[in-house]
Amino acid sequence: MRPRVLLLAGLEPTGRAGLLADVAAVRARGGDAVAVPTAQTAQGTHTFAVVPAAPRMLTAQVTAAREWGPLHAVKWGVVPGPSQLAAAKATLKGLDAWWVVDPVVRSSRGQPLSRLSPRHYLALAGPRVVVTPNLEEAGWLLGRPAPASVEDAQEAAEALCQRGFGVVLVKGGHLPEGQGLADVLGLEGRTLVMRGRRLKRPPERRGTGCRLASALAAELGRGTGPEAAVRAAREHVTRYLRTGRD
Ligand SMILES: Cc1ncc(COP(=O)(O)O)c(N)n1
Repeated sequence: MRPRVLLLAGLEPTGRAGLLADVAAVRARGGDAVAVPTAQTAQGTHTFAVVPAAPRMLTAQVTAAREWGPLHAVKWGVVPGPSQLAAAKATLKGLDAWWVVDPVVRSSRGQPLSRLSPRHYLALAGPRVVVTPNLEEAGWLLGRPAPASVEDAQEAAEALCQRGFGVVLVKGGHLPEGQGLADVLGLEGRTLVMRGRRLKRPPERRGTGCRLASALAAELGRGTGPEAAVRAAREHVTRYLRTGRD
């Protein structure tokens, strides 16, 4: 089965991160991508700009895509503000599909990409909603300091499950040296520590969070169970970090 995945994300024209990275990951996983830009961005070494999409256009693009066929999964990347969030949510009402929510509010260089608050993200929770925060985002969502150990990350995953997310993946790529590298998966009332090896990455290999969430959405859309889908998505990102290709 070829999953058709809706990507709601910011357009970063070089494709290092954002919507074009999402499209590459979905296609590499054998899916069809429906790419709806929630914002235009420019992210250079000295240049930075974000212009949110017109909510009416977002509604029209998602509606038009649904007229052509079913959506099997939705990946939420950058949502610049409440009006884009409301437009997308209203248009997806009644859709029976997995959602993967990547709560990215800042670029890895620290630039602001969204005005959403934790409460906006927590309102997206549901049994078929996966949230994929990194450590900083997990702390931000819960209103507490960022997890600094694997145990803290497990607690954060449990707390986010309790807030109603069916699946939580806390990405531990920035755990302190000595903690090793581990992602924590929370689902069905338990947490699973998924160890990994720290890979050196050239600075242009960005958008790992985008790729992880998109590959995960493609797998879930195909009908892969959450745990196997997370494993496949992690392998996708490891391969991307090694090779620079999806
Ligand atoms: C449009 C957009 N979406 C997501 C990211 C996060 O990616 P990264 O963490 O690599 O900066 C980004 N920089 N820009």
